[in-house]
Amino acid sequence: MEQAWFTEGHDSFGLMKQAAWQMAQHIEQLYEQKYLNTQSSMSTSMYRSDTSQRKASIWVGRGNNGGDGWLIAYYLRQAGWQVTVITVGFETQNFDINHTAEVSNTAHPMTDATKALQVALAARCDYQRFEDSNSCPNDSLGIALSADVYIDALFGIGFDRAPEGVYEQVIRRFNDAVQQNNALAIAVDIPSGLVADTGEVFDRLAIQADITLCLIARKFGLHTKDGMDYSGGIIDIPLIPFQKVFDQAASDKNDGQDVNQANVPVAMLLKTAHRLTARRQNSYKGSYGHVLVIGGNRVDQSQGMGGAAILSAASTMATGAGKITVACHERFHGALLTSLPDAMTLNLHDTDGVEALIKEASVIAIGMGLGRDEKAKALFISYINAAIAEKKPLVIDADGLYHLASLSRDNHELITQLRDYSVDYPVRLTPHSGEAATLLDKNISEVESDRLATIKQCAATYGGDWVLKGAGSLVLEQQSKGAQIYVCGVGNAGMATAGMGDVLSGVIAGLLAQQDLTSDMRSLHQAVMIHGLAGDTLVNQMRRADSDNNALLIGQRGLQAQDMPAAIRHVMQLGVDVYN
Ligand SMILES: NC(=O)C1=CN([C@@H]2O[C@H](COP(=O)(O)OP(=O)(O)OC[C@H]3O[C@@H](n4cnc5c(N)ncnc54)[C@H](O)[C@@H]3O)[C@@H](O)[C@H]2O)[C@@H](O)CC1
Repeated sequence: MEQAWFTEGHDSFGLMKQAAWQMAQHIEQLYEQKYLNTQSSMSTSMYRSDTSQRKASIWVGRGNNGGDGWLIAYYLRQAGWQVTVITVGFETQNFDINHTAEVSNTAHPMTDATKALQVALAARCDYQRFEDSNSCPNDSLGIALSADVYIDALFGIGFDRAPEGVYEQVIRRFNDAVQQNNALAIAVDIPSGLVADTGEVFDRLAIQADITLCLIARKFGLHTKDGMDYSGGIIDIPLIPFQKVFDQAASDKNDGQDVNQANVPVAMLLKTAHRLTARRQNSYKGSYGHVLVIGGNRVDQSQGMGGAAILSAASTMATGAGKITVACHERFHGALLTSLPDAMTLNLHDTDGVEALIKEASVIAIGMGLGRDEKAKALFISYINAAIAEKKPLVIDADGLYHLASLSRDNHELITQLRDYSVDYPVRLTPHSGEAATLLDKNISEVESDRLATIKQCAATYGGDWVLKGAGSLVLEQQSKGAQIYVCGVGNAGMATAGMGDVLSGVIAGLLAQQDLTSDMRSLHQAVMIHGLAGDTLVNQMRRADSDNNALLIGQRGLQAQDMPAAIRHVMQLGVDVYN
């Protein structure tokens, strides 16, 4: 993105200086917040009002991220701080200003990172080579390692492989030093060890940041997979008017491109959901749609999966759908009606009855606890065919996805039919990583190592709109102008429990059924946001400071899918466009 900015004539080293200056300002503020405005007496006792007593330890690598680090050292030193730069991957001659100038003159122009190093050295910033600590039994870095603030400028967005040797050691040492000194850990752009494009961390080895100062634009990897476990709080430093550049990139991308093409790399971060419009006074239950949930089977005398259909149905109702019928195994009708007397019931195996109801319903949600045996597969095929014939919007989850994968392996015609159908009618599919792996005939680690590529491949293979569930769920919506990908910025690890996926499918179906809402309000990304915000409400992670949600507070451990419908209603009552 920034390349377009440089093409307009802007100077890259100027941008690096601007970035470092702004980061130095933030570091000073963060220092005050940690050591002064704190509840902890231990932290307060460490506060040094005299700036010259404040210590920063800045760890730099050889790329531009390291360049940012050198300049931060320069600006903090100008502000009076005691600064030590810890370098990794440098030769001793890299610090000889005459030598670097000579090499630059003869071979290549000087890089921004080298210019930054020279600025810092000329200003007499202290540095120590991390490599030296390994050859010295008494650990010559010991003194330098003691600091109030540790700044990670080892790797930025150029980090792309597992750290080995000295790089592995330096990441461990950084984290240890932060812990030993009860200090503040600040990552420049992205924590080192986290892959910016995928959110992958190799062998759980990455800088554990308290704060990440994110330059120019949010990195996808900060929000998906391991990203949220390492980045801490994120502060944006936009630097350039990238919205203009982004809009241009998006419009280029959307000109009729296939979703599987490489140029759909930009994912929008979802932080807000649209406020739902009020209902018309002159309306009735039929005005808000009729959802048919198909699932909750009992296969081969097993205990069965009635709960999946019940949870999905309860969440559908919580979103405000007008009517709901659940086609599940007859054994579960009693349980269903006890917990959800507002629902109607139907025997899952009564194919005539279910197909007749598909004609009436406005949305079909299928697969939650449907079962994976051949009988369930036959039901799935019949009901999907009926829904396509009746032109009904479809939500496919859980065992439905399993059957789709199996039909795809059989080259069954339903796969092509569904893909063609999804061009004109809503089809929403909601796998977690394991289901996505089955759908694409891959293993889970392949899926997890590139979630963005996975969701694109799912959409290209099967058509329709997709959610790839997990930490930082991804959403792909195929719109008339091309595909839009979102990464969900809400939700929490408490939601990693059985039944949460059933709840999501219910929210998707419930919103889709309500034709009085705008298409944005009925969208898949809106459903994912409501689901995530509801989970955050229950563990008090909702970002809205003035919300009084203590009555709902449960916490991450022990959060159950059955707690969600109340929280969904709560989020929708508040109006979900207020979170930020
Ligand atoms: N492009 C721009 O306009 C700006 C970039 N800035 C900074 O520049 C950074 C990107 O700089 P670079 O592209 O130089 O990338 P990095 O600074 O992340 O470094 C990349 C280098 O590290 C090596 N490397 C990657 N993984 C490794 C591993 N596991 N072990 C050992 N070496 C490894 C690569 O081969 C490459 O030589 C950003 O994150 C940001 O901090 C900022 O200065 C702001 C402006």
